[in-house]
Parts: sequence; structure tokens; C-alpha cells
Amino acid sequence: MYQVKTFNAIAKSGLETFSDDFKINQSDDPDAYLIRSVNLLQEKFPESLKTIVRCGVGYNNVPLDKATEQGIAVFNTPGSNANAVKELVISLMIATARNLFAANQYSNIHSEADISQRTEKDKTKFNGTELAGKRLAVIGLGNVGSRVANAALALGMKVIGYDPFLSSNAAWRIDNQVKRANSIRRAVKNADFVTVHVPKNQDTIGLISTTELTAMKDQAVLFNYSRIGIVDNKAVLKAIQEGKISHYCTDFGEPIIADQKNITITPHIGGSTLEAESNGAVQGADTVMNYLESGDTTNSVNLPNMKVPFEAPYRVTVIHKNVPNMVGQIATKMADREINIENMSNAAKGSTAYTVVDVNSIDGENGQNLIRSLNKIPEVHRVRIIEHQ
Ligand SMILES: NC(=O)c1ccc[n+]([C@@H]2O[C@H](COP(=O)([O-])OP(=O)(O)OC[C@H]3O[C@@H](n4cnc5c(N)ncnc54)[C@H](O)[C@@H]3O)[C@@H](O)[C@H]2O)c1
Ligand SMILES: O=C(O)[C@H](O)COP(=O)(O)O
Repeated sequence: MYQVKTFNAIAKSGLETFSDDFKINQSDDPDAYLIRSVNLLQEKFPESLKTIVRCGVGYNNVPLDKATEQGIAVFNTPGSNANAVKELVISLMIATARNLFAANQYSNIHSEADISQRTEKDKTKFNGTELAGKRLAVIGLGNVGSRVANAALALGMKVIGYDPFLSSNAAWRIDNQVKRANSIRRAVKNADFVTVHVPKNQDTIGLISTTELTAMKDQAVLFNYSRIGIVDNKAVLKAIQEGKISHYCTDFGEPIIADQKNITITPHIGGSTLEAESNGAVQGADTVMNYLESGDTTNSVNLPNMKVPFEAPYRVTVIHKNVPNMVGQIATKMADREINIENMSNAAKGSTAYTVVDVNSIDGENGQNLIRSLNKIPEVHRVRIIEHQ
């Protein structure tokens, strides 16, 4: 029986996905954490913990190096909430183009019983523009960015994208009418709307700051539905106050931008739809089960992604440093115990590697001895023996 500890609100459909071999509880010795945005950066992980699965996309709340060092596989659920973010960003583009926030405020502050005369006189103050024919720059063309780009094209916009690390899967999704820029500055130049959809990491903090804001078209509208810090809010506030940017919409509030004219803040609800939360939870539950029951690392963000058909009665998995002679040492330790290897696979991601060995037989005591002996190799982070279900 595997123990799964949940953090945040995980959709019921996901919790119901688990088979009877998984128990959802608040155990002190969980095999898995199923999380959303909970901040685990200072968390002390229990020794029992083998995997952390983030239902959703951004995993900047998980200390990847610490997890890897402790042999914990970390996963996310790519694409599970991309449509939800796309729809919110498109709705905000329309809302800003049509001055909906100011128009709503105006219409709500009059106490007259019949305000029709006044509104007919004043309504020109809220004249808007249409998205069709306008130019949108999309920074980051992954699951969210590609969908925003395609939807904007369908609304008649001209779209230019920037993503130097575009995966082939994402590239297939992008309409060929989306133009490619080779720098952020080129992408944002002449754009009426700029939206950012990149992960938060050392390279993307401050990705949009004074230089990029200066390069933007006067009166451009900017969206940050990625993470706090990717857009430099201090620089944006200045650009808003100087009239350079006409509106800024973000999912991540902080005091410096609170209660400011032409800044709209939503409370991190980009992925908060019934559909997206259910997608993430179901995908997350499947990921926990697959990893614990087969060692499958598809969608891991700290281990190489490996999906090896499990065709033998037992599987030994080893998470280790990516250094020479690890496969040799693992094979030797198995041979020392007369364990015959049926199939062996190895792959690396940066400084970490993963080795999967399928064997026909490994009795309990021999297995425990093997685990102890492999754990003595200093570069080994975690060894598991999984019995085929
Ligand atoms: N507001 C929300 O509720 C919400 C919901 C989903 C995702 N997000 C955030 O949005 C981010 C993007 O989500 P996604 O599903 O599209 O992720 P994704 O991994 O599918 O796509 C991210 C894209 O960014 C690109 N990229 C990375 N660094 C870049 C850089 N320096 N310049 C340009 N492009 C760069 C990558 O190549 C990739 O194509 C997530 O990491 C998460 O932080 C927020
Ligand atoms: O990165 C994500 O998937 C989003 O920011 C959603 O976060 P949430 O699961 O906390 O709503």
C-alpha cells in the first residue's frame, strides 16, 4: 500500500483516480506528495518520500536540487491548465481593449435613477479598439503561449513569438502564420499587446524590465500570467505612470502595484477552472501511480524522462549522479549476487542519471542486500525494487 499526502486543493476527480493500492492521508511517512502551489522550498522531506507531483505546471515552489540529492523524482502535469490560462488572457485582452474595467466602474458610481442621459453623453470616454488587425507579441510559445498565439490569430490579430528553446511538440502546435522573432526586443517592437508565458528560473527573473518596456510600442498592454518576478513590477509601474504602457494585467499581486490606475491584478486564477483543476489532478494521480508502480519518469522535471516496458517480474531503479562507471558498478553488484539482468536502460539529464534494470528473480533478502550495497556507492541517491503488479 502506498501513502499519498496531499497539499492544496486537489480536485476530487484526481483523488478518485487512485487505485486501491494507494491511500490518501496525512501520513508522516508518505511515498508521494501531490501538490499545487504550496511552497516547499524550506521543507524537510521525510526519508520515505519518493516522488513529488505538482498538479499544474510551475514548479518553482519545489527545491529541485534538494529533491534530486534525496532521490525524489519531481513531476508536473504539462498542458493541464493551458486552455484555462489562454482563455483568461484573451478575455483580458478584450477587456483592456474595450476599457471594460473603467466602464464598469463608471456605470456603478452614479446614484441617479435614470443615468441613461448621462451615459449617452459620456460613453465616448470609453470608446475602445478591436483586437482584429492589432499586433500581439507572445514571449514563450509552450503549452500556454502557443494556444494564446493561435487564438489571437483566429481573432484576426497579427502574432509574433519569441522562444529560443521551443520543443518540437510545441512547434507542431503553432500556426504557421505566427511570425518568429530572434530576440525579445524584436518581438515586442510595434506590438500592441505583449504576453509572457515562460517558467520562472534564474534566466527569466526580470525578463521584462526597463529595456524591454522601452522597446515596446507606446500605449502597449502587458500581461504576466507566468510568475511574479519575471516582469519587473517596479519598472512596469514607472512605465504606466509615464504613460508608456497603457495597461498591465497580472495574476501575481504585490504591494508596489496595488491600487494603481491601469493595473489589473487577479489572484493567481490562471489555472483555476473546474476543467483545468480536474485535468491536473487526474494527470497528477496517474503520474504518482506510474512512477511508484513502474518507475516511469515521463514528465519528470529533475530526472531524464524514461518509459521502459516493464516485462520482467522485478525492476531495480537507481537514481544517481551522472558520472562514469555507474552502470558498470550497478551491473557488477547485481552479478555478485547472481542476479541475472534481463534488460538495462540508462539515461541522463544534466548532472543526474537514472538506471532501470529488469530482472527475473530477486528474493527478499538478496534484494535488501543489493539495496544496501548499491546505497554504499557515494554517487547513488536512491535505489528501489519494484515488483511487477
Ligand atoms: N497563472 C497561472 O495560473 C498559470 C497557469 C499555468 C502556467 N503558469 C506559468 O506559466 C508558465 C508557462 O506555462 P506553460 O504551460 O506554457 O509551460 P511550458 O513549459 O509548456 O512552456 C514554457 C515555454 O517557455 C519557453 N521559454 C523558457 N525560457 C524562455 C525564455 N528565456 N525566453 C522565451 N521563452 C522561454 C520554453 O521553451 C517553453 O516553450 C509556467 O511555467 C507557469 O509558471 C501560470
Ligand atoms: O503553474 C501553474 O500550473 C499555475 O500557476 C497554477 O497554480 P495552482 O495550481 O496553484 O492554481
